Amino acid sequence: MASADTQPQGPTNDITTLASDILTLTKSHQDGSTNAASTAEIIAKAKQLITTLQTPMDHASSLLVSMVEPAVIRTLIAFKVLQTIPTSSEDSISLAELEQKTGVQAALLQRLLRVVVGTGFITSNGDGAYAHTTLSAPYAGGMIPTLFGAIYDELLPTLHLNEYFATHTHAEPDGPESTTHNPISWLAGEEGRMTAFDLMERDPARLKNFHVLSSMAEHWRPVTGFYDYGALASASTGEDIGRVTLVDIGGGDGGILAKILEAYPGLEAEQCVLQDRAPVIALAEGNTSLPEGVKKQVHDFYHPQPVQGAKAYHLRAITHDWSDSVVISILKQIVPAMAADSKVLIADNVLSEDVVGGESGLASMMDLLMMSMGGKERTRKDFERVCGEAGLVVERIWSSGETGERDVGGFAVVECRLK
Ligand SMILES: C[S@@+](CC[C@H](N)C(=O)[O-])C[C@H]1O[C@@H](n2cnc3c(N)ncnc32)[C@H](O)[C@@H]1O
Repeated sequence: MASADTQPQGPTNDITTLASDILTLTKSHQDGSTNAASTAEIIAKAKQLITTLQTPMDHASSLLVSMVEPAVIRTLIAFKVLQTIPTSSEDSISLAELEQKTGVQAALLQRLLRVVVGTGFITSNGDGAYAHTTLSAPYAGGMIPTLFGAIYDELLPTLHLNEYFATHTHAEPDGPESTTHNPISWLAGEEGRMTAFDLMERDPARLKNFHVLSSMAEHWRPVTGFYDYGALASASTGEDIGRVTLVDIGGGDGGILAKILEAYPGLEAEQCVLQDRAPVIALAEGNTSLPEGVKKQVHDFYHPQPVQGAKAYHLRAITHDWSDSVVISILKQIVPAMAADSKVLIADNVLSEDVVGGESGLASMMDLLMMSMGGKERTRKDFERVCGEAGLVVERIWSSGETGERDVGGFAVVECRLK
């Protein structure tokens, strides 16, 4: 057992100091001298204050409520309740009217709404009328309900990690085994036979939804603004004319390539190639956001890369889907196609080496979610190792959260060249 002087030295847990820190930070917030980082600092201190005040049983109770709240929100989206509550801040809606408009029994609605009124997500005037808060109003339409619903549906079933590890000993079995020996394949009763992507492709609606989601998830995985894809185009002169600029390997329905082309008009659609498995390329054929000139190519990244000498081979949200040995074999298929100046651009989370430095909760959560399909998030050292084994050198990490080359837990482009 750790003695008092071997206890980790955490931030202060003195409630008066924490409350006074919050007050100071809040004052400058109100003065308008604020930004996303200072807001995050206030939230971090407020959370610290809560965990300091909570008893272990309070904490356990709040975990239980946090488990139920997303399930209720998901159901309220499915019942179109959040879409039916008026969004104007003065308006509310009675339970009877909600029942009449959604066709869902009032008693059931009331039980669901009680949970989210309790958490403060929705407000109630006490007379059986409900209104949106600033947090719930965006669920009335647009991107958030779709995004939330799809993430919930895809990922929730995979979180039965305790059940999986009751009969499995490794999160990352050696070799290609990990692609079909993982919680998703196991839960579907297809362990040893199907990968998570095989399973998704059995259901066209689910496949389509996944790709819409993947292109929309910019809040967590920004596409542009931190790596200059435009610079790839600048050398398109002389012998580079006609050379392929960007190959988006496992590029999904093309939504990401469309965003890159829109943000960097210097890139020519005709010099870009989108590659993926056949059912996904079929989806891309119907993606009207993708400029016509882009070449769409069915390609399995376990086979040799057919586009020779492109300026860059882009793998976005690919390496975190797979174990080390699988990523090494995917990269090894690209290396022989590269010209001396070709780059491999890996866009994925880069975890910090040392969580004490402050890990982004999102990146470490994604790491566990990726475990469900046999993948993982990686640190800079992890990327250096797997890239090195494939014959590549990590030249620079372009972080979406930081400028410079600090190790941060967050989304980044890992730029590699041939060894
Ligand atoms: C997480 S999605 C990322 C899609 C896109 N790059 C993005 O950032 O939104 C992973 C992609 O890898 C593709 N994929 C999986 N196995 C593949 C394979 N063997 N060959 C080519 N693509 C594959 C999937 O179809 C899917 O489009």
